[in-house]
Amino acid sequence: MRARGLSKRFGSLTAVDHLDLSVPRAEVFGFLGPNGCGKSTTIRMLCGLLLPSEGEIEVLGCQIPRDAEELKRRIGYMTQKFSLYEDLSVYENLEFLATVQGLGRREARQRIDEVMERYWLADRRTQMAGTLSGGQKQRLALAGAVLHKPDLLLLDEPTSAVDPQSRREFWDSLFELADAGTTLLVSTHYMDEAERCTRLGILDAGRLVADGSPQELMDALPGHPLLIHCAQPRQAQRTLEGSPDVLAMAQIGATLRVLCASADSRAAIETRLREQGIRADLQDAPANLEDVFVSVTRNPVQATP
Ligand SMILES: Nc1ncnc2c1ncn2[C@@H]1O[C@H](COP(=O)(O)OP(=O)(O)OP(=O)(O)O)[C@@H](O)[C@H]1O
Repeated sequence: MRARGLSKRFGSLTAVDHLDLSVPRAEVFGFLGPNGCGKSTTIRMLCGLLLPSEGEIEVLGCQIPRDAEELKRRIGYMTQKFSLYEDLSVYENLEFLATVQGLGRREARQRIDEVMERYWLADRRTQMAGTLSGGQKQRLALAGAVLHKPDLLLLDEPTSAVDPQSRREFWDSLFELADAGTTLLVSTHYMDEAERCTRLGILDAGRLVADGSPQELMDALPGHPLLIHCAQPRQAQRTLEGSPDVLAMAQIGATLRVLCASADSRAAIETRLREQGIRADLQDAPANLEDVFVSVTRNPVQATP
């Protein structure tokens, strides 16, 4: 999947701004970014569902939008919102999707049985989709998206209403598909999910601000994470607010996690806290993806590491 100079404008709003993206086959590519940064809009353009204002897209050898109809038969698309029929049963929903995908009757029956078995839906066959739990609905949506064995699966925040255990099971299913050669592009707000991707793209205000494997992005983190253990983390946070040595802060329980601007910032922070009478224990911490996210999305002109 390749996009060059991809832009989408809605009136005066530029939702996607000259995006270059390239995703090789069988990759699990994670798409991250703050709310409204243009992830869904990009995914919809890559699927051929939305016309770009500018730019070129090639997906599975198809030129988009020219070959959008051909592409639709080879991809699966799953949105964050449950988009199946609530008043049809599990089986009926899959039967309907099989018809839409153009599967013959015998093949449809066989594939429906296969996906119901694989996604633990066989005992829910006659249950109305609207009465399924959040996790079961997502499994049904995934089953429907892969009925026709697509080469590429695009998933837009597929686990937004799913508990942690079900999210793990869902991701196991995604890796199973990747092992079988399916390329996956998944947008998510969960850092534990982002960590599982083979590669990540982080969008901010419609622009790609970081692109690489989770480890590469953490290695290229411009700041230095620091843990501050003290009796008054809120007071410590107020003391450090606005300091040029601090890129970002977050209280985690009784600890303050600070993303420092440079390796030299630690001494300045220590001094500042001491001057305010705050006794604190400072400890360097390994970078995580949340640090990467916070540091690259706070400044839209940040260069790709
Ligand atoms: N059809 C539309 N008409 C006008 N504006 C739109 C349309 N679709 C999206 N937008 C705007 O484009 C911007 C990007 O939206 P998009 O849904 O792509 O963001 P997102 O990164 O997927 O957000 P989230 O993480 O909240 O799902 C937003 O400001 C949104 O309001």
